[in-house]
Amino acid sequence: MVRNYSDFFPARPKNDGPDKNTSRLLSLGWQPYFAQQISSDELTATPPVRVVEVHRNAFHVVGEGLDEAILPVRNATVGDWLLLDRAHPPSSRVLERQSLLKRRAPGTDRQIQLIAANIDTVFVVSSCNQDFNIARLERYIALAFEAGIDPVIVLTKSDLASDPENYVDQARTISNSVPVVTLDARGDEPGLKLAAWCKPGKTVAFLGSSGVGKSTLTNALSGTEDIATQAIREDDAKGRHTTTHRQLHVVPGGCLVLDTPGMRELQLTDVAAGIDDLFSDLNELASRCRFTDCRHETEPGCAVQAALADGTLEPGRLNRWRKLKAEEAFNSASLAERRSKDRAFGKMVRSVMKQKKQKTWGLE
Ligand SMILES: Nc1nc2c(ncn2[C@@H]2O[C@H](COP(=O)(O)OP(=O)(O)OP(=O)(O)O)[C@@H](O)[C@H]2O)c(=O)[nH]1
Ligand SMILES: [Zn+2]
Repeated sequence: MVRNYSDFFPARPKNDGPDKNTSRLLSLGWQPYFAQQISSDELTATPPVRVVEVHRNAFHVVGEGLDEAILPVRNATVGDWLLLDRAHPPSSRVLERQSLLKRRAPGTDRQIQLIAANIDTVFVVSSCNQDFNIARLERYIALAFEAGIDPVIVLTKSDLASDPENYVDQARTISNSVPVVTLDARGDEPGLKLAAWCKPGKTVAFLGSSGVGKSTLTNALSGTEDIATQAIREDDAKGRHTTTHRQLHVVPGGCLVLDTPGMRELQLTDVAAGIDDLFSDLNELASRCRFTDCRHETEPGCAVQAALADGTLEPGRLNRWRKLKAEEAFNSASLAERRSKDRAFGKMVRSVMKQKKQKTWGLE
């Protein structure tokens, strides 16, 4: 199970000097935020390692002088920093995260799954063509805000659009705090235009629909042809071959690119806070309505309708806000319902057990 992954880590310099213990960690994304959570004794007893791949039966972790497969740690995900408990790896402590992306699982039980931790910047990718969709971009941005990650909008295929600036202008209306970059994903542009966020030790990820150029961008940043599509053949527990992708690529001399299948299936989950950040202007307007439960339809004294009327609020934006809020309410409600069902089921089990016990003890 243990493999040599050294080919996708930067070669260690020959004389790596006094800070060699931290240089490897820094290149893996170690930051003061993590360092301040542990004492120097802990640092020696339980060395920090980063989860670079998650498989059903194993985590691939890398740290200073460490590169191995361990048994999975509960409630940890790719990108997490662990304090490795060598005697019993599953008990390794998960360091507090700087950011966390999660999603609601498809299917009926709709559990929350952890997608990735400790991403610094997420590039929300769309192309300058029919894929371009403001509402979809907004969803991804809200998701990033909710996860605690800085989003950047990247508009690809500028070379194919007759008027890429038109797309940039539209994307800029989403939020003042989200930078917008347009580029041709093939060639040198990604390295140059995304350099501000792709610094050594920074972890970045790409979000966006199929075909917009995420793999092309990943390859461009990695400076190789096929890092994003390289697959590892691996035996699963039953001896079958499964193909998995490397999930956290350490770009030589550069950033870390996180590419997990889960990122490609993200949907909106529990993003109330992110929606509020993104639509803070609308929340501000709504707070000025005469009625606190204003539905912003025909109520007198509605500040939202007033803004629509005087042209300071664009109707499309109001509609998207309504849609996101409705979706979020639906998602949260189904989670709340599930929780209350779980509680009711637990109660029922307990009462049956109690009856059984009473019967066994002849109390009935
Ligand atoms: N002309 C042009 N083609 C591009 C650009 N970006 C990507 N492409 C092409 O678009 C196609 C899809 O790009 P990918 O990088 O595979 O897209 P993806 O987002 O990774 O798609 P999935 O893997 O399905 O999620 C490829 O043929 C790329 O060469 C661009 O900026 N300009
Ligand atoms: Zn109103």
